[in-house]
Amino acid sequence: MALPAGMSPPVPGRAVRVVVPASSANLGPGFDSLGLALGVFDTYHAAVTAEPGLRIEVAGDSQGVPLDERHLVYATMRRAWSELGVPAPEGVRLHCASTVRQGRGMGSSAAAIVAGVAAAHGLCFGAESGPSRPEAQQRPVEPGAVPIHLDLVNDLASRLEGHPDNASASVYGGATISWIGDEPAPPATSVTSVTSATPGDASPAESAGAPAVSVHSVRIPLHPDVTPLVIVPQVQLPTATARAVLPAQVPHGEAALNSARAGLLVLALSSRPDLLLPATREWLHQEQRRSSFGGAMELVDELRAAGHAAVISGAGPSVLVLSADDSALASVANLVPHDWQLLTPGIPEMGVCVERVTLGELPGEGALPA
Ligand SMILES: Nc1ncnc2c1ncn2[C@@H]1O[C@H](COP(=O)(O)OP(=O)(O)O)[C@@H](O)[C@H]1O
Ligand SMILES: N[C@@H](CCOP(=O)(O)O)C(=O)O
Repeated sequence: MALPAGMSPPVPGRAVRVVVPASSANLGPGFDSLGLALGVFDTYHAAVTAEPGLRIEVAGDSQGVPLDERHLVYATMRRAWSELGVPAPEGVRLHCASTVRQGRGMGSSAAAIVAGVAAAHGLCFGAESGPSRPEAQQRPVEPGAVPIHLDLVNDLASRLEGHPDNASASVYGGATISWIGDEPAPPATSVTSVTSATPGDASPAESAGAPAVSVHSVRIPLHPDVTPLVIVPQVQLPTATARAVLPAQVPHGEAALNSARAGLLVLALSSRPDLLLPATREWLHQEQRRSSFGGAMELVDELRAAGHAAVISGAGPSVLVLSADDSALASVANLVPHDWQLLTPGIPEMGVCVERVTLGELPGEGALPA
């Protein structure tokens, strides 16, 4: 791929700060297509250093992830540079402050991949790239914001993750619907063995000179009352494990039932939240994974019987309730099992943000960013 306008190979001295939200995918019937950004964030600092070598620091618990070339964010950065046709810099420093809990169905791997692509692209913009171009960032930009091209980030991150629902919500914020374009798609290769439009704008933004993308996502305008409640268990379920139990085919009649609810859900999210309960029923993945979820499907059943629009969040095992009523929180809280955690994260309006920083602004080893 030719480097898009304004981008140049990363050189020592460039550094960026990347903030990316978590996400809840599927929302019931929108399997692999609907996503909702959650107000829980990972923050990364990435820099190109004159000193060769890779240095990865993790604030807090590294949660068992490898702190070398296999690290999901760094492996993604290398893949993104390769796709852009620029050599990976010899010296890289990466600082990770992650709060998105892993393996819970809150899109931690997608957030890490989005951050990696955004950091790699962000490091291809120097101060000499001039002022930010809002048409590339597709949103109002603050001074210091790096004008990464969100559609390119979304396309590569979605292909690397293997499904676009989480990645698109982490890229654009809000609620998103994604589809695979009819043009020939580049291969969807996973980066590592570690893990297997503008708001309200209904058209994919296409900036002048931007290469074609194969994954397309648009924002769904959200009714202001729609609020996510996320109920998180102690146990993890790797997404790859949950995907492995899905059948290769579904009966035509069930696909038809599901497509009606998926269409209804877009309407319910945007203007008819009173329809969220019927609109979140689905036929493609939750029952098929019931035995993998621990007790999560039983909690979904209980919440739905009490009138709440409850679904499995992503590939589980967390449970998402889409509420449009202030009284729902207390009622849901009463049903939360002992040792599960109830979160009220809100829905961030913005997705991934990349900001230029100086090397001196990088957090010190082991320290949290200011
Ligand atoms: N911030 C991160 N840094 C490095 N690796 C990560 C990070 N977040 C997630 N991962 C990797 O992704 C895995 C979880 O991905 P996955 O099974 O898809 O669950 P989730 O539903 O949280 O996305 C983790 O076990 C880890 O290997
Ligand atoms: N559509 C995917 C969503 C996976 O989400 P995650 O947050 O569990 O990674 C699926 O259902 O497999």
